[in-house]
Amino acid sequence: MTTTSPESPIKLAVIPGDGIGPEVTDEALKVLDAVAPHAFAVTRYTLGAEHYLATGEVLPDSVLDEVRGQDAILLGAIGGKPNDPNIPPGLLERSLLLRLRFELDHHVNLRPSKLYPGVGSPLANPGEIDFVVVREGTEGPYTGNGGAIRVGTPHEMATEVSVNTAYGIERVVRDAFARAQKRRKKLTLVHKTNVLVHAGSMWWRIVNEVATEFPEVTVDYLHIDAATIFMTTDPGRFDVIVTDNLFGDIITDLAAAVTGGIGLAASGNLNPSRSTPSMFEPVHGSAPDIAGQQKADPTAAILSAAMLLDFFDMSEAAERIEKAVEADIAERDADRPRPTAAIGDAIAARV
Ligand SMILES: NC(=O)C1=CN([C@@H]2O[C@H](COP(=O)(O)OP(=O)(O)OC[C@H]3O[C@@H](n4cnc5c(N)ncnc54)[C@H](O)[C@@H]3O)[C@@H](O)[C@H]2O)C=CC1
Ligand SMILES: CC(C)CC(=O)C(=O)O
Ligand SMILES: [Mg+2]
Repeated sequence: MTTTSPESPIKLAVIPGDGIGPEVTDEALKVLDAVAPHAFAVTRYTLGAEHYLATGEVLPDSVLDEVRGQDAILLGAIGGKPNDPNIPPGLLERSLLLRLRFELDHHVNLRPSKLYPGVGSPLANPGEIDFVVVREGTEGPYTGNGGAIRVGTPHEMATEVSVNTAYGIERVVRDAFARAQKRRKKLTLVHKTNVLVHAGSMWWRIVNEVATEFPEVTVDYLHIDAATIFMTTDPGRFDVIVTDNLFGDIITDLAAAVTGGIGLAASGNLNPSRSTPSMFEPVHGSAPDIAGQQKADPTAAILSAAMLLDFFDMSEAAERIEKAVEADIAERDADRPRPTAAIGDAIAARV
């Protein structure tokens, strides 16, 4: 489906994907349409588990090329039912979701975490929580570098090699410092330098090198295991966290949990140079356990749409969404959950 508007609209590829992906994406589009009508020319792409099962296609090169020609991507979630015997493990995650991130050079995976007023946190004394995780998005153990030998024998061996390049680290570290400079001027590197010494030394060295260009930013370091402690005992200590692809994936689910749940956590897979379309998506996955039941919270997808607006310098519209979300959240009653579409309607009405 393509919707055009007379004033050079932003070309938006929408990939609803699997499970709750289409449900939450519909609500994000509803809110975008309310806050910025005619700002987007939407093209929907049917990709994901169902499409693979029906056609055997994951992400044809021709579709990738088309998507590359768009200005931005809004994605729901990718991933089929757990252990579906008809889908090879990781096929959709690797050959669709990660392929988009890698081919489109989404090296800054930006994941903000904020505890909105009135949101229940599982922490007894959460205090004020407002930090962003800058997760490296194109390297680490997610590159598919590895393999298995002697499969099925008692001597089977598997490796997943973490790829870390000075180029890849430096550009994401520089981005994180720039964000810290504009925020509360504190950057925390999260890694595991005590064990992953080769990659860890490079991350630590590059952080310290780039730090000389940002003398106002205080640098902190935490091992990933200790970072999970502080994220639950003292999350207010964080301003900007920079970390690798795997640690960033894990710690942002934890960050979502401490700030009221995965249904509120938004993200942007950014190529700050804008030479390719950046991709905005909730942190969560396809949630097969609640799919098709209108139980999903679309707030994460809606806030991801706000990040998209912000990326295109439509900050006033982005703020209107954030304010509408904040107001909606403040009135939520955990004992009376609303259907996905009703939450989208309420937020769209407020913007
Ligand atoms: N970016 C993406 O497309 C991602 C895809 N996945 C894929 O999604 C599938 C399911 O993965 P899981 O590990 O179960 O993670 P998940 O994030 O889909 O679900 C974890 C738990 O959170 C709940 N949940 C998630 N989103 C929610 C929402 N908006 N509202 C309310 N509850 C919500 C689910 O019901 C489930 O209990 C897998 O195939 C996985 O590979 C996982 C994470 C990210
Ligand atoms: C499914 C993975 C490839 C992605 C993921 O969990 C994430 O980006 O948070
Ligand atoms: Mg994840």
